Amino acid sequence: MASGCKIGPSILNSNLANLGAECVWMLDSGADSLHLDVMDRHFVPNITFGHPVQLGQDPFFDMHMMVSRPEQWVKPMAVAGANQYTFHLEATENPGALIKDIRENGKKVGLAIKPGTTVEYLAPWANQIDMALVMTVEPGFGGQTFMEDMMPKAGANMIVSGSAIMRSEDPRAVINLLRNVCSEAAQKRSLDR
Ligand SMILES: O=C(CO)[C@H](O)[C@H](O)COP(=O)(O)O
Repeated sequence: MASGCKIGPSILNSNLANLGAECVWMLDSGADSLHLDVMDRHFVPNITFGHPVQLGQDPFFDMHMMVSRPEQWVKPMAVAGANQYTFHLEATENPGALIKDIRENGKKVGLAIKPGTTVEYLAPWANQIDMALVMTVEPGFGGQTFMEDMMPKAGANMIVSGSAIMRSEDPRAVINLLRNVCSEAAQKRSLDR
């Protein structure tokens, strides 16, 4: 069960002027995928980058779209090389149409909820998505305090973590720790059932 939990470092708090090298560093440290936070100021009080970031074939890039109109970026992100398009349930009135569009562009689908949104809103879409992202901070900035009261929302088999990994002197050790703790918790959950 050791490989049961995947770790996707968020590069939000990395050195964006050296993004390529930072990504390679994370992959060399054992990351399973990379998590890119795309933001606009209509959805969060911050701004990052958009589809001009060219991603290439490898590795697996999950684009976490913290934007107000996620519909408009599906095609540009697909062309840029995104593998998964993760949008916010709070940002769209028609999640079904957006899921369909992402699929038609050949990409995996992630569905994210803010801390204030309960998992019941995710449930109707569970069979149509590849990943549910339950946020444990308010979207907008890396390095915030983890909201422990989010823990009852879901067991996790994939962890997105930014600062703890990127700012560590030993990212591999942090990735291994996260993977092991998460995998052990998943194993315990399955035994408890
Ligand atoms: O979605 C995000 C912020 O909106 C970040 O990806 C997430 O917070 C991870 O970064 P960190 O571990 O530094 O908080």
